[in-house]
Amino acid sequence: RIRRYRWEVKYEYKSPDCFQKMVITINGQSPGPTILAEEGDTVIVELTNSLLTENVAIHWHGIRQIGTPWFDGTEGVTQCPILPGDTFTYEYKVDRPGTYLYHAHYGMQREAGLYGSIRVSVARGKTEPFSYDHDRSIILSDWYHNTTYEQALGLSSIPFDWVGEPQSLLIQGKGRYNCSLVSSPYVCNETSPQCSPYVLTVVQGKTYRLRVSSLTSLSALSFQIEGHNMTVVEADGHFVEPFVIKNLFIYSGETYSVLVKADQDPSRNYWVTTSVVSRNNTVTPPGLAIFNYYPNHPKKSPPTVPPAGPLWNDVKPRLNQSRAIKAHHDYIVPPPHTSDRVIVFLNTQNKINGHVRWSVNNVSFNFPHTPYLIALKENITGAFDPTPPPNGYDFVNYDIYNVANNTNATSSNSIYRLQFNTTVDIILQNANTMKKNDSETHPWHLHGHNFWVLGYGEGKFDNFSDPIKYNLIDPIMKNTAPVHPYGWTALRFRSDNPGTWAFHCHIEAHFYLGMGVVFEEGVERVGKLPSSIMGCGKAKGLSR
Ligand SMILES: O=C1O[C@H]([C@@H](O)CO)C(O)=C1O
Repeated sequence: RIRRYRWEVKYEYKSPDCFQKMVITINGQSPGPTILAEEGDTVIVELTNSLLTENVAIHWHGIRQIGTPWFDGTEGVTQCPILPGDTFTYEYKVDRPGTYLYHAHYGMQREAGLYGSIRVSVARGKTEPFSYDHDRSIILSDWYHNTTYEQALGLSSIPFDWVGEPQSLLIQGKGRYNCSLVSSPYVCNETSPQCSPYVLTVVQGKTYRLRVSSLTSLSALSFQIEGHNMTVVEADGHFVEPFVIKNLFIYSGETYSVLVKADQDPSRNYWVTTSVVSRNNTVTPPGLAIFNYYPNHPKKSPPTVPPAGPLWNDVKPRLNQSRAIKAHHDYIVPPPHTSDRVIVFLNTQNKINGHVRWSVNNVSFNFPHTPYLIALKENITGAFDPTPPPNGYDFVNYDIYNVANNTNATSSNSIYRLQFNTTVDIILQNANTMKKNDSETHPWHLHGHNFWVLGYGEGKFDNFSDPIKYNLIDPIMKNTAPVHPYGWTALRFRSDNPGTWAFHCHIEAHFYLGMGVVFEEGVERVGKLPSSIMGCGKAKGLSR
């Protein structure tokens, strides 16, 4: 079946946390409309760019785009940007059931609220390995009061002007800022209905599937429902061997389904809270929503103080949760037992000509002006640097626990060209930033594929002793996985989807500062490119 959507993207003043800011909406909403489809359906989105002076592109996060790599929505990689006034039609198949996302993939536009959920139900006649009475989608995000332009300009400037910690956390687009901190000319109104808390109404005895996802710009989060356990059943569109948690750690770009039974005292409401972990954030208050037992009033505050989240700097429980996520025993897709190529990605913060940047293997990613997919498929030479980027780093001499002796890096728009239909291992290696005793969490997202998560480790990955410990029995498949502070993460995937695919840190500012790479595989097998993706750089003459 075909699911057709017509979207108008534009700026509007909105107050999702009571503070008025320029928000990018879809048909007047942020989060935008939820895409509802069934496994095997074709989704068509006709997007009209009504931003006054700004381009746009939308990525369908978690959808592999098999046969349609040109509709992945990654500006600079798979398409030219959509110009103001233009209507661009995305058309792709949703071939797997699960919880996915969509969001802007141009500059730092996601920060302005341009995102939403994609919910793909199982094909009729098929079942899921769990049951529930109701199904709800909740996007978690962090929220800044300045604009995407102010942020991007600050990050590109000398001196470096870091985006800092967010002003608030939003649960399904709703948060609360303390308006007494605001002076004119800014508008902040704590009685605005736009910032009334999100309410999840439940009926005693029923089980709820909550599709919880994160599209934070920066923050790693913990999510919890006061007094209620959660059972994790899905991660990034893959069924999980169920396990019970009190709080869910979730990184930007991840999606989970948890089952929650409304089994507590129904005479009151409970807090739903989300709070920042992994950064020493003393300024952003927790995000609050209400778990409302029918028939209590949905706006009635719970009688308790909202429970505090976990300690921000305790890595252990986060590592434990990452390791606990395994494929459901009836849905194991066994990974190949060996790989054809291993690429190690050292994650570092660097300086380039006085600018703060992020790099992998000391190379900071720069976008070319002509999208890779078009340059490669149409044999346009000179569109990007053809030298292959480095396959690893100086394992013997690099000290991941300290600030590098030489923090300088280089920048490049070169890409990793993978042999088609091979097995590729990626080792994400974390390290110290340019600050003493500081290593951050980076959620890495791969376009066009799901990867097997073979393992998470502490310290420096060792090519001799660590691969023996890989989980080759029941690893979960995901599209986004964290590398924990001073740790490593081992991923495996098949280069079986012809196209050009970004792989990057999902922290908006980090990718903007170069923390990403692009893979090419089987580009010679890509079908005829639609002319709608052309019209920029050296692709211009080709839009016929
Ligand atoms: O990219 C970043 O820059 C800052 C800080 O390291 C320098 O101000 C920070 O916390 C980041 O994640």
